[in-house]
Amino acid sequence: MRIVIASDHAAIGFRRELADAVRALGHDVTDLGTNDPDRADYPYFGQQAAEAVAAGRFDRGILICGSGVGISIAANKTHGIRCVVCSEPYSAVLSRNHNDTNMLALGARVIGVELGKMITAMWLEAEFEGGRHQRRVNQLGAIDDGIEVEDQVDPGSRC
Ligand SMILES: O=C(CO)[C@H](O)[C@H](O)[C@H](O)COP(=O)(O)O
Repeated sequence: MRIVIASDHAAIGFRRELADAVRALGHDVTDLGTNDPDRADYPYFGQQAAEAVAAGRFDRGILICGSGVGISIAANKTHGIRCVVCSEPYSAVLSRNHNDTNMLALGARVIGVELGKMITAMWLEAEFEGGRHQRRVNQLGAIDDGIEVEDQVDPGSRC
């Protein structure tokens, strides 16, 4: 897959090591930086990467900041982006299976890079399951479009 990766100053070494690991998995990785160790503002890097994914120039995006939170918030403001921030593989995989996430955010001050590589590899492998989840992802898109989502249930599908 074509992958874009970006971070703020808090994750430069983490990002470079993760980018190499993703390349070793056979993906085509474009690194948007930052490469400046001075403090950088995460909204710029989150927006640059998110807009590139939303425009179709990349299949997926990976973002890293200190906690993963700020840069994921920035990415999720772009139309069509579903970015998950996580610190363990279960949420990362479920975010693909159920939410069709197209961006992953990690916190370099939260997890070690080896765990980051594991989470990323599992997120890249996991497939979207569609079905009832497609309806919900469509509803997320409707929210993006400013449309009010209706409360819906699957009759007879009580769990
Ligand atoms: O956005 C964040 C918090 O949600 C990131 O962790 C940033 O990397 C962090 O805020 C940067 O902090 P710093 O004190 O400027 O290094």
